[in-house]
Amino acid sequence: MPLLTVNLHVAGKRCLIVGGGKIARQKAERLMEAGADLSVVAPEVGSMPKGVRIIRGTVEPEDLDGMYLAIFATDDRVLNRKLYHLARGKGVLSMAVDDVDAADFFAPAVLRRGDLEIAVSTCGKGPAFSGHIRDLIGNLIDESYGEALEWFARFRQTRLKGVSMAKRAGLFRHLLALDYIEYFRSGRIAQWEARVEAVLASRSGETD
Ligand SMILES: C[C@@]1(CC(=O)O)c2cc3[nH]c(cc4nc(cc5[nH]c(cc(n2)[C@H]1CCC(=O)O)[C@@](C)(CC(=O)O)[C@@H]5CCC(=O)O)C(CC(=O)O)=C4CCC(=O)O)c(CCC(=O)O)c3CC(=O)O
Ligand SMILES: NC(=O)C1=CN([C@@H]2O[C@H](COP(=O)(O)OP(=O)(O)OC[C@H]3O[C@@H](n4cnc5c(N)ncnc54)[C@H](O)[C@@H]3O)[C@@H](O)[C@H]2O)C=CC1
Repeated sequence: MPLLTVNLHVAGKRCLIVGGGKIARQKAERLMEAGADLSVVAPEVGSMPKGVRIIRGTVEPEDLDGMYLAIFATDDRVLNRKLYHLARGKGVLSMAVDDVDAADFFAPAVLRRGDLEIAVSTCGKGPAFSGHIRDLIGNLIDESYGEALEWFARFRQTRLKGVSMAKRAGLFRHLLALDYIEYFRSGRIAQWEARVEAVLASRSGETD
């Protein structure tokens, strides 16, 4: 069955990882990048990103209280599954890293170009395949796309403020069909802006 694809805001929200090994660290890195208020509980905790609250000891059911999200990354499959069901009962969004049937969500493979985020999932069927597809897309979508996004976002906020949605949509379709990325790749932003001005002038008589 297809999954609902969303991008979660976790900044400042209490999150928990149970387990302190390699996989726990990988998951912790992603949560910290997104600004989570993260605690990690395990008897042995390896290196963790800066800012993680480390609780040394075995997990207790109360550790889940008040959590927004929890990830169970111990090397004990039975425990991870048990924690998932416990967390569900407490209404905590959660996942066992070793059991696709004990998860409210899966982590996709992610490609970032500034605020451009491309997430790849296989609905749990092939995590390494997700990474492979992310790398293929990465060869096509270089850093210039992140810069282009910043430009378009600024343009939208400044020049298109107050312009109707229908008009904005039409204009974006027009601009995005141009070879805009070549301007960003070669740093010819002034030339790109001149071209946009010409497009705006040519469309200025249009009504909604
Ligand atoms: C369901 C899911 C839950 C979750 O973790 O979110 C899950 C589950 C499991 N992964 C396992 C193994 C591996 N996982 C990776 C890598 C990644 N795993 C990621 C996500 C996910 N993994 C979610 C589904 C994502 C989707 O829908 O595609 C990625 C995309 C993102 C990330 O981790 O952030 C990241 C790659 C990104 C990158 O390259 O950057 C590798 C490859 C490697 O390490 O190089 C291997 C070894 C090869 C193999 O087994 O395929 C096992 C078996 C464990 C065992 O047997 O012991 C399970 C459990 C099971 O399948 O039952
Ligand atoms: N989802 C994914 O992307 C992947 C998942 N895995 C799975 O992830 C699991 C963890 O792998 P690693 O991090 O490499 O294992 P690891 O052996 O490095 O770490 C296990 C951690 O669990 C902790 N732990 C054990 N019992 C605990 C308890 N009662 N309470 C709290 N913490 C406890 C240990 O102290 C240790 O820190 C494995 O079972 C593996 O199957 C493996 C690869 C990828």
